Amino acid sequence: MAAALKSTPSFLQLKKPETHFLVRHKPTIVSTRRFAPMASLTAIRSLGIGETFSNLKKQGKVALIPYITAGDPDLKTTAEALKVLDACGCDIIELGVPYSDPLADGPVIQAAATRSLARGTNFEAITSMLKEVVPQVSCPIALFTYYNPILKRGIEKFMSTVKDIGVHGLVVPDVPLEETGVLRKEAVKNKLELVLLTTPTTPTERMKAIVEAADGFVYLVSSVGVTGARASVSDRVQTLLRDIKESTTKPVAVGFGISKPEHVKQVAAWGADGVIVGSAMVKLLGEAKSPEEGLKELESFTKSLKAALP
Ligand SMILES: O=P(O)(O)OC[C@@H](O)[C@@H](O)c1c[nH]c2ccccc12
Repeated sequence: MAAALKSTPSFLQLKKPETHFLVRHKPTIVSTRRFAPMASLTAIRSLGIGETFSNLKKQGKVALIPYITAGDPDLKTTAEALKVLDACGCDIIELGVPYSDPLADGPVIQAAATRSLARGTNFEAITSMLKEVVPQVSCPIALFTYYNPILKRGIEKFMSTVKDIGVHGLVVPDVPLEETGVLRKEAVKNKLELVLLTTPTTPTERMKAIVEAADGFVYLVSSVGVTGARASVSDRVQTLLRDIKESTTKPVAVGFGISKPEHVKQVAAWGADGVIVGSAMVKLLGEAKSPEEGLKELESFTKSLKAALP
């Protein structure tokens, strides 16, 4: 673990903590919910992540952003889970591509990745599932992958695949700001917005550079360390939100540790534009007695979080 930390600057390291989200818009023809009709064509265009946030802001609402691991317990259940989360009113969904060395993840998401990989889940299977499901889901989707799988496929190829399957976002937790230039270039070429991550230990100047470069929204990690449900959300988040919002009007979503309705309520009250919940969702889905059971628990848990948000 320590070796991994030395070689891959990530927000696990106190001095250079950040990660990157690339977001994308996609044309699609499905329900009218959350879509802006295009002037001439019948096709309607789904809202991107940035547009989703501005719509929510106009309504005085806060985005609910779940994370689940693709292929855990299986891809069929993942497809159903995406639809359940969308139907429960989630505003953006983070979908994790399982990886063998998820250094930014805690035990729950690490276990989910191990289970998924053991079942043989791979990028190709995930993209073909998404090709089917994305047109049935009205909220933007962010694909979550470590940097290595992108490099393995080639950044340009990976980006055009992401664009072609209509996925809206990309989470790359182990790429430091300095190495995102090529990702940014490909992002612009594919009409992608770039969302960046900042943490409690990101120095102010660096936070400002991240916020400046970010499109769509800024991901604020609530606490240093790895993902995982916490008993409470650090009240440092309140000052961190204030500091970030002093340097930008861009939306800020908070993640890490958020796992109860009172957490989402608190983070929203502190001024977050979105709340991100991962491990608590992954646990319900991946550790249930059956996929049906997991989907049922996911639905009621998500509804409880949604009800706690303005
Ligand atoms: O699991 P948590 O504590 O609820 O945190 C959200 C997190 O799961 C999700 O955004 C995510 C999953 N894996 C990551 C790795 C790095 C940054 C973020 C993530």
